[in-house]
Amino acid sequence: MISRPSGPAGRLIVALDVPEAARAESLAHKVAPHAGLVKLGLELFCAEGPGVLGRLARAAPVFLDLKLHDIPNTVAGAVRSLAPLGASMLTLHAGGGPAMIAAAREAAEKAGRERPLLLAVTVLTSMDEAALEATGVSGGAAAQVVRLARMAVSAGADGLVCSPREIRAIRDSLGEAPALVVPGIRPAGAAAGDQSRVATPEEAVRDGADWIVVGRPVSGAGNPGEAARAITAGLPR
Ligand SMILES: O=c1ccn([C@@H]2O[C@H](COP(=O)(O)O)[C@@H](O)[C@H]2O)c(=O)[nH]1
Repeated sequence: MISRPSGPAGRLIVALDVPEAARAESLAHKVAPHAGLVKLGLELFCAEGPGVLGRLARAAPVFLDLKLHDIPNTVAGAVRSLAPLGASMLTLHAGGGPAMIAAAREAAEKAGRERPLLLAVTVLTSMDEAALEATGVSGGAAAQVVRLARMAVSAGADGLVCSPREIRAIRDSLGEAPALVVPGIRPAGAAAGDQSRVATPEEAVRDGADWIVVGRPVSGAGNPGEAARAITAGLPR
């Protein structure tokens, strides 16, 4: 399994949220010297299919962010089908519950090759308190994130996806063991867009993120390679 970075180099994951493989590949090669991984998400995977993963992997290790969420048998089958692609990280929704997470872990272990880090997505970084309440969750994002994090790790997740606002609460509750992958990152002055629970790259790493995920502030920059370089250069040791 991919190991956690011990310093700034490799902490940045760049999200390649574009609809064409050629554009994603070009972006991946530009940012690779300054990033630990590139992230393949739903937009590109749905547009281009599984074959795009191998093309991106020529530039950098790939984080496959499909956020699996279904009954345990179906998620286990998806993990078996995805295993040969060789992703270094794979996401599933913590909200699928402990049996779903345990089934995914068992399927990943039986897949017979180096398995991806299994990351449970807690509460999407786009959700504010009102959106959470609309889904029936009261008591605030932090409490819900910590509740899901504890359950997911004890069911077999290797790590968690959370917003930068909950890193400290997770570390206080679960210590250093789970890998923390943190989107909702905005360099100072960058537009938040649809993200709600955000912080800067420096704040997230200082609070205990292992990896930070940045998409539009890099992919939409005039010079994505330079944008990625500047983020990594500004991270604390
Ligand atoms: O809670 C989550 C889980 C995943 N993401 C993904 O991260 C990137 C963020 O992109 P930006 O352009 O930097 O907002 C994107 O691919 C999401 O699917 C997340 O934002 N929040």
